[in-house]
Formats: sequence, structure tokens, C-alpha cells
Amino acid sequence: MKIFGVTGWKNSGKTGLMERLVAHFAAKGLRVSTLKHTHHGVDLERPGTDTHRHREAGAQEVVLASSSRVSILHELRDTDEPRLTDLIARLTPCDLVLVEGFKSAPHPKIEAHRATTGEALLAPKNQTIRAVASDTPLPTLDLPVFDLDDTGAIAAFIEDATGMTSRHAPKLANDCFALPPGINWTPVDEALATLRDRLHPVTAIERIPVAAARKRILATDHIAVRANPPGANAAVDGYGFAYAGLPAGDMIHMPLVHGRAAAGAPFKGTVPMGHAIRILTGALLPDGIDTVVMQEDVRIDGTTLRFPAGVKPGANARAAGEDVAAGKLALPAGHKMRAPDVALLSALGLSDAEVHTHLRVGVLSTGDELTEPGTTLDVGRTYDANRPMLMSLAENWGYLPVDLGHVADDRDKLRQAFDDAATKADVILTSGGASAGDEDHVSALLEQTGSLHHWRIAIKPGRPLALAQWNGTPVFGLPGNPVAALVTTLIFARPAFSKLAGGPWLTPQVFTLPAAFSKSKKAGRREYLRARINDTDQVEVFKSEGSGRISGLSWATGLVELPDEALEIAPGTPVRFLPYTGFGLT
Ligand SMILES: Nc1nc2c(c(=O)[nH]1)N[C@H]1C(S)=C(S)[C@@H](COP(=O)(O)OP(=O)(O)OC[C@H]3O[C@@H](n4cnc5c(N)ncnc54)[C@H](O)[C@@H]3O)O[C@H]1N2
Ligand code: MOO
Repeated sequence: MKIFGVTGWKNSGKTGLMERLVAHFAAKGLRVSTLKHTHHGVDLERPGTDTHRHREAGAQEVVLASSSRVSILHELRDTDEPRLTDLIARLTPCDLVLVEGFKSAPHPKIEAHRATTGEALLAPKNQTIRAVASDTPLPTLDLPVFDLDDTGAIAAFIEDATGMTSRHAPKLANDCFALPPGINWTPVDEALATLRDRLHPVTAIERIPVAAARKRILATDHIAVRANPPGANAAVDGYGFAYAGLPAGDMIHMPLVHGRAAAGAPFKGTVPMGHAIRILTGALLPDGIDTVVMQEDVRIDGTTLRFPAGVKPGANARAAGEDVAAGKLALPAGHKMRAPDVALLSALGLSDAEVHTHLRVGVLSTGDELTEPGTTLDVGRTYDANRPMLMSLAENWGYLPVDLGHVADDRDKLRQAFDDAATKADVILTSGGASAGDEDHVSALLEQTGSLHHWRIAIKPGRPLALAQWNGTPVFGLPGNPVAALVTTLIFARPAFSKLAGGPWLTPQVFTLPAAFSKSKKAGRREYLRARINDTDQVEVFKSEGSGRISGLSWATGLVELPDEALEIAPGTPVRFLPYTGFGLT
């Protein structure tokens, strides 16, 4: 979801501009949502209405529902006002969220301005304001200025600033998963190589605050604006001096100059050769200082510093730029941001990051037997476990899960669901109906459209995995069995998603450990077993290989990967253990 704000003083034309922008984007077929900040006295509810009475009686949330509208009123009572990010998280996924107000939040904004308000512009003091829409020319401003009524130009600016239109990668070709004719039993490595070579990023690029960039993939190389550390400074609390001015002898005696250097409060003068100064961790080294002795190693007698000889030149001093020099590569394009990377870019003076927009992962379940968890006791119905699992996986990896719901085994309904999915998602995950039975409509329908490359993959579980495109959007038709659905998602979809989202191709992390089990494995397909490490650092496997035994997925902390070739495994045989954490599962 792209986020852009409209801010400004009262009567500056904010709401009119919001209204025109919503109408403009909605007319282009975009799904637009809005959020407005107001002061606490404003209330949608009138005393005496039924819902007002519910609320006054103490309800936490009151829902007013009709066939045309649902309103949810959430009473904060004594809890804090939610942050903008929390409010945005509550919205149904859409293309653009326009925010009115919330001046101090970090999202980019345009300031509405009318000369008649008589107020000074907010823009010069607010770095998040990227442009001004004014009814008067503003020649001195160092920002783009639009006519307040020129909605088309303002909308184009917003599209550009949020990456909605700019730098969109081309869609994938419809035959991008096609295998050479005659080949229909594909080794895992070959299937992976095909995905790796034929997929490319399908996301746009947007600028967001570094602080909000965790799990996002950098779209460009990020360069240090400033060095870390920016100036030479002390690594410890102690006393600084010039090494060259140290007197001879086993015990050093040095006069202390008056004053001190602290972080944020530098010592302005020069410390004469042969003198020392009190200095604290992080303080810039004053002129004349290159070495620091720790306070635990010294004695102070009046104004004389004493410590034993042997301190090394430059001890406990950090050179400017010793960590990262200004202008050097901080993090490369394609890197997925983690909390430590947020610290690095912040320390190097970057407040915004240029990232790929969220990959939208559509998740659709298929099958007449499926129903929502807990809705029936009928043993003929199966609770949908794959959709919540796959949605959480997408969210876990930093993508935007798009819930495409559940569709029955009905060719027309499935066709409609795919049409809908291709407009809402950048990649579609379906589960069920992937093999070749009478009710396996996913593979059949994809085959009819001509874009199915039905890979009978040499893998257990997961052989019926189907790969296709629907109107250019890649589709992973996962097998319905939940174990097979998870394994194929981890092995095939995870690296593919990373490439589609602008990141690198990913390979799982592998530890070779002794087996705690025996197995006689046939040649011809790769096998994945649910596994975990036992108390003696050996790998044990789940008691059953049944592809519907979901409990084994939770029992496990990873997978054992057995090679394509035949293998006799006895206790102690080295096996490849792929931890869930190496697949990024948390
Ligand atoms: N004659 C053949 N039969 C089967 C083959 C085959 O090659 N020839 N392959 C088997 C393998 S391997 C698998 S895996 C399954 C996969 O089949 P489908 O993708 O067509 O899946 P369904 O038949 O729709 O469902 C299989 C199983 O999984 C349950 N399921 C489906 N969706 C969900 C969900 N969202 N949550 C929980 N459980 C789900 C479904 O009820 C079935 O029990 O085919 C074998 N058969
Ligand atoms: O391989 Mo299926 O995927 O056994 O369950």
C-alpha cells in the first residue's frame, strides 16, 4: 500500500484537495482509502442512537452494519491513541492510503496552503513535506509548488513520489516457466534453476523512512552520507593526551588541563603537549589528543594524572570513518533490511530508504470440502489450514498477504477467482486441486488457458506442484496436503518470491548432522522429512511421512533433505538438516 498525506493549517483547503485526489485516483480504477486525524471532541455518533447507547453501556467496539456499509467504532477509553502505522494496519489492503493531518508522522506529504489563512507555511520546518499546493505563487520555496486546483499535476506528483507509476518492471512472459518439450519429470535442482533464471522483480520502488524499513528490500545501493564515526572520539571514560608528549619513566605524571570533553559537549581549545584532559566515552578528541587511558588505570593527585607506562599510541581512540567512510557503500540493492541495518543507515545519516514496494502474495484455497476453522462439526468438511499458514508465511517474509478466500471445485468460479487474483496480487499461491483427479480443477483450468507448465517434480512430498501464469501473474499451484504445501512453498516459492520482490535468489541454510534414525531411500526423487535436533545433537525425524500429518510440521524445527540418489541411512549417517530459521521462519 502506498501512503501519502495532505497537511496544512485550518481552512488551507486540505479536505477539498483530499476529495479531489480521491475522486481522481478512484476514477483511474485504484483502490483508495483515507485516514483523517481530528481532535478528541469530534464524534460521528449522536446521543440517543442505538449504537451510542451500546457504547455508553460500556461496549469496547460497536459495529453498525447494513447491506451498504459497515462502521466500526472503537472506544479508546483509557488507552493511548493508536499510531498512524497501527491504524493503517487495520485497513483492507488497497493501492493508496491518503492521510489528512498527522503532520508529525514520517510519511511524505503535500501541504495545502491558502494565502487568506495568513499562516506561515509548515514546509520549511517539516522535512516530510515534499511539495506545496497553494492558491498563490510561492517563488522562494525550495520545493515543488502546485496550483491548489491542479489535481492532475498533484496526483502525478504523488504517483511519482510513491513509486506508483515510475520504474515499474515489465510483467513476466506467459511462457516463462515452460520446460523443454518431452521433459516431464523434473529434478528439483533443474526446476529451481528455471525459476531462478526466468523470474525478475515485478515490484515498483518507493521511498520510506529507514525506521520503518525492516523486512523491506533495498531497491538501490545505499551510500553513507556521513562517516561513522563522523569525528575521532574516545572509546572509554578516562584521560586523553598526545602520545608524542608522554614523559619518560615507569610511572607517568602529567598535569591536567582545566575543563573536559564529553559526547555532545566538545572541549573547544587545544591541549598542550605533555598535558592531559578529562574525556568521556564518545567525546570528540580535542585538538592535541590522540591517545586515551582508562580511568580505572589512573590515579589523580590534585591536578596531576598518574599512571604506569606502557599505554600504546592511539589507545582507546576511534579514528573518524574507521567503521565506514563517507561516500562508501553502506548496503547494496537487493539487501533485505533487518534491525541492525536500520541502525547502520541511521548512523550514516540516511533518514529515508529507497525500497521495493511490498510484493503482494495472493493466497487462495480450493476444494468443496474446505470450511473456515471451527464453523462445523461435520466430519466431511476439512478446516482450511493452508490459507492461514501461507498468509502468515508471506507476512513473516515481509510481503503483503492478500486473502483471496476459498473457492469451491467449480471451473467458472475458479476462473473468476483467478481473474480477481491477478488484479490484486503480484503472485498467486493456490492450494489443492493440483494433481490429476476428477476434481482437480486448478491444474485443469490452468492447462485450458495454455499457460500451465505442469511439473511433475521429482520431490516427496509435493510432486503435483503446478506452475503457471494467469494474465501474466505467476501462479504456484501447491498440492492440497498441508505438508506438501509447506515444503513446496519453502523450497520453490520462497526463493522465487525473493526474486519477484527485488531480492536475491535464496538457498536454504544447511547443517550436516548425524542421523538418529534409519531409512532406506529409493533413487529418483528428493525427499524432505520433518525433523528436529535431539539432546545429543543428532537429527530425529517425525514418526510418520504422511503428507496430511500437520502435527509433524509443528513438532519439527526444520527439514531433513535426502538427495535424489538412493541412500541407506543408519544412526550416525551424516544428513542435511535445514532449520526453519534458515527459511526465515520465526
Ligand atoms: N491418482 C493420484 N492421486 C494423487 C496423486 C497422484 O499423482 N495421482 N498425488 C497425490 C499427492 S502426492 C498429493 S500431495 C495430493 C495433492 O493433491 P491436490 O493438490 O489435488 O489436493 P486435493 O486433492 O485438493 O487435496 C489433498 C488433501 O489435502 C486437503 N486439503 C486441501 N486443501 C487444504 C487446506 N486448505 N487446508 C487443509 N487441508 C487441505 C484435502 O482435503 C485433501 O485431504 O494428491 C495425491 N493424490
Ligand atoms: O507428495 Mo504429496 O505432496 O505426498 O503429499
